[in-house]
Amino acid sequence: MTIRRKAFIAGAYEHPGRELPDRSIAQIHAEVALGALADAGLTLADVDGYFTGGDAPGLGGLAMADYLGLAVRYMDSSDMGGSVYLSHVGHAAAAIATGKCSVALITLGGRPRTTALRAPGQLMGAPPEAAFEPVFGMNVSAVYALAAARHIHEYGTTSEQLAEIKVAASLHAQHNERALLRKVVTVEDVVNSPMVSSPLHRLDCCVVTDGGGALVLVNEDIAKSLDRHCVAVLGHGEAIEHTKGGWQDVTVTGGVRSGRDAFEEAGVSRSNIDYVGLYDSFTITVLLALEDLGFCDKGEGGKFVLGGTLQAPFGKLPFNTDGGSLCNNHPANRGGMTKMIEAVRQLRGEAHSAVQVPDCEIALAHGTGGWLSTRMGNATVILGREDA
Ligand SMILES: CC(=O)SCCNC(=O)CCNC(=O)[C@H](O)C(C)(C)COP(=O)(O)OP(=O)(O)OC[C@H]1O[C@@H](n2cnc3c(N)ncnc32)[C@H](O)[C@@H]1OP(=O)(O)O
Repeated sequence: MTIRRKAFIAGAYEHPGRELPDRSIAQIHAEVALGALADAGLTLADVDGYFTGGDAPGLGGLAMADYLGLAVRYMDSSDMGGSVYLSHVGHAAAAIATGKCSVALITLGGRPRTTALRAPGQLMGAPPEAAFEPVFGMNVSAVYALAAARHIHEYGTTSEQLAEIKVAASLHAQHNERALLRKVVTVEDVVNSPMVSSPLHRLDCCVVTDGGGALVLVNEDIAKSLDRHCVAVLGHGEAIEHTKGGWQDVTVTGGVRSGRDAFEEAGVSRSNIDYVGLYDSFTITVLLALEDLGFCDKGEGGKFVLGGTLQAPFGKLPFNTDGGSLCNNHPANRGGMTKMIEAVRQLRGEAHSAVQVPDCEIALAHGTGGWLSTRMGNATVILGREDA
């Protein structure tokens, strides 16, 4: 059983706000739901499957289904942090492929920027180990700093190489009028910015924003009936890994497994990928993903990103053309959603003209999720352009 070309993304919508002090989280979910459904040419009444992550208020999916007035026959409110909205695309496609639903709505909404959840280390709900690790300074940036430090030690990666990733994101963000940070930065800007958690500087980090996004997936018959350019889901993989209580190599992520499974299901190779949306909580997150997804060998990421590799439109592997979470937005700390939305724009030819990848036919979106390790929850989705 495969989900390859069984489900199609018909609607995608990104909330335009970056600071939303006057909205409730439920309102943000509702606004993006209506936006994505309008994009698809559908309504709430058409939805029979609903997916949302741990950012939804109250009883999560149940509360939001009630708030939105949905009557669905399939629901999933599992959470995988930064990778959840990629895993939900895979889950929704599987539900559609098996006939459990025909129109799946996926919503994300949150307000970490205008709430007390702004400080690093307070970005998500307290995990079981909170009493033992974050209180000693082991917050999210410190975890990724461990991975960066190990990568530097093991492979000779430099801060300047990591900075190239932020530079590429900022070159893209300058064209996005909604991006929180639109200033183009240099390698020197990044390495001279204040240290947050050595070796990660402020400019190695993602932004913290309010906002949200939504996707609508449909089955093939509905996709054909819609007056909208749909995008096919070709493959999906996810990897949840146990990390505690033993030695682990923090430079290796679950992307090794999730990527392998997604490529296998999609039946495409790395050289077929025209665009990548990579979860970018920190510059090191992107570098590890590039290696673990197989775009370069382990340890070679620092060299791989040199020379404008990630820069759209003509780099070897253009990434995060909306500016990503490093510059644009990171709503509810679950940046996988925006990686999907920009990948859909690229495949529809609807990205900003300055960063639209020519003849973009196959895109990959990848999420890294987790609190205290880069290995915990990873999800990869491969999408293909459908010629309408
Ligand atoms: C699974 C996962 O990986 S979850 C990911 C979790 N996400 C995170 O951990 C978020 C990481 N980011 C952060 O914690 C914060 O954005 C920080 C620490 C980098 C910066 O926070 P602060 O130091 O409080 O910055 P503050 O908001 O006060 O802004 C100070 C300046 O830095 C700038 N700035 C803030 N964040 C960033 C950033 N990420 N990149 C570049 N500039 C930034 C601001 O624009 C501001 O500039 P100005 O003085 O010219 O106006």
